[in-house]
Amino acid sequence: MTKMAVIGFGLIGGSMALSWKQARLVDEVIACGHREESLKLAKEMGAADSWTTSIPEAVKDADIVVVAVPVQAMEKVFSDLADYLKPDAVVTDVGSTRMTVIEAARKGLKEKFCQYAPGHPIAGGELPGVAYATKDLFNDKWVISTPTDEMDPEKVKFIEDAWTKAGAKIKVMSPELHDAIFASVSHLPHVLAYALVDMISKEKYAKEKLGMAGAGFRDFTRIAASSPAMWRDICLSNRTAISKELKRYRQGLEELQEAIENSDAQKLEACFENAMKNRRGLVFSASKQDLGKDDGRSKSH
Ligand SMILES: NC(=O)c1ccc[n+]([C@@H]2O[C@H](COP(=O)([O-])OP(=O)(O)OC[C@H]3O[C@@H](n4cnc5c(N)ncnc54)[C@H](O)[C@@H]3O)[C@@H](O)[C@H]2O)c1
Ligand SMILES: O=C(O)C(=O)C[C@]1(C(=O)O)C=C[C@@H](O)C=C1
Repeated sequence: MTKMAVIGFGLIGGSMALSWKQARLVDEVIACGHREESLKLAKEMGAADSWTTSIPEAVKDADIVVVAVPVQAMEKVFSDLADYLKPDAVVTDVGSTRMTVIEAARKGLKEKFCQYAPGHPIAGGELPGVAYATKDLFNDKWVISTPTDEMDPEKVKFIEDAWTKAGAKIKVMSPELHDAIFASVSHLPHVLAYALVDMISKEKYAKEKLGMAGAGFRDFTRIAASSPAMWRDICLSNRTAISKELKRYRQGLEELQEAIENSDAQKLEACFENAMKNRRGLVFSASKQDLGKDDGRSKSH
């Protein structure tokens, strides 16, 4: 009988419970959070077998503990649960950033840090909450494992193997590389989408503009509907890497603006041509091939 406690039972925690239950990795799930309404919904949906608002209550009999709260809230959660962990339990998380989350686990769990193994699923959605959780969310999606020297390799392997059995693919890399990559292909696009919708929504003809926008605007800004608390935390947590990406993007925008103002057709077309080729080709084949250079321990199943 394997029991999993999920602290922060929203979109990702709920989807993980459904998916790990379906893969028979766990027999029983206890949902823990501070909003009774969503915990009750988790039970109604069958994502959780029971729920509690008490971390000690959730953790005391659990074999696997998943921390699925916004990243800046993680250190307190790790610290609140450390004293109640069973000696052989494994603690993992699903946070969108790695360096500060691993530091949070180290500080919060203290001597129990040896029971921790990290994981970041590259799947989600813009609508938060357990109501949007699905059992197939992680099928054939990457989960990034970022083990460091002080972690127990057995715990790391346990979590990697579990994600694989649940239908995901594991990619191993350093926390630093993870944060640089996802600052570029996840965090930056979210900041851009939020900035664009925020800017337009404050303009004189905002209602007309937003009311008439077509599919292009919708596609570009879908992610601006995402949870503000989650993305505030990601920006604070990975601020150096995100700031670097923003600077590079601004440079690119300035060059494009100059080309537009100077009617430099060649420069515009060269940029668009390169982007088009990459968007049509590389982006979609990347999920089937490789995410990039790492330590070569890529595992696809
Ligand atoms: N949404 C995505 O696309 C996505 C993808 C991969 C990873 N993540 C990461 O997963 C984590 C959860 O994100 P989500 O999308 O499930 O968000 P969510 O808003 O759907 O769920 C978060 C849950 O945590 C609860 N919560 C917040 N603070 C808490 C605290 N201090 N103690 C207990 N419960 C608390 C909330 O009530 C909510 O139920 C975040 O760290 C996020 O960065 C999100
Ligand atoms: O599909 C979405 O809406 C997402 O934003 C998912 C997404 C991403 O950027 O791809 C968001 C944050 C994560 O940490 C992982 C996945």
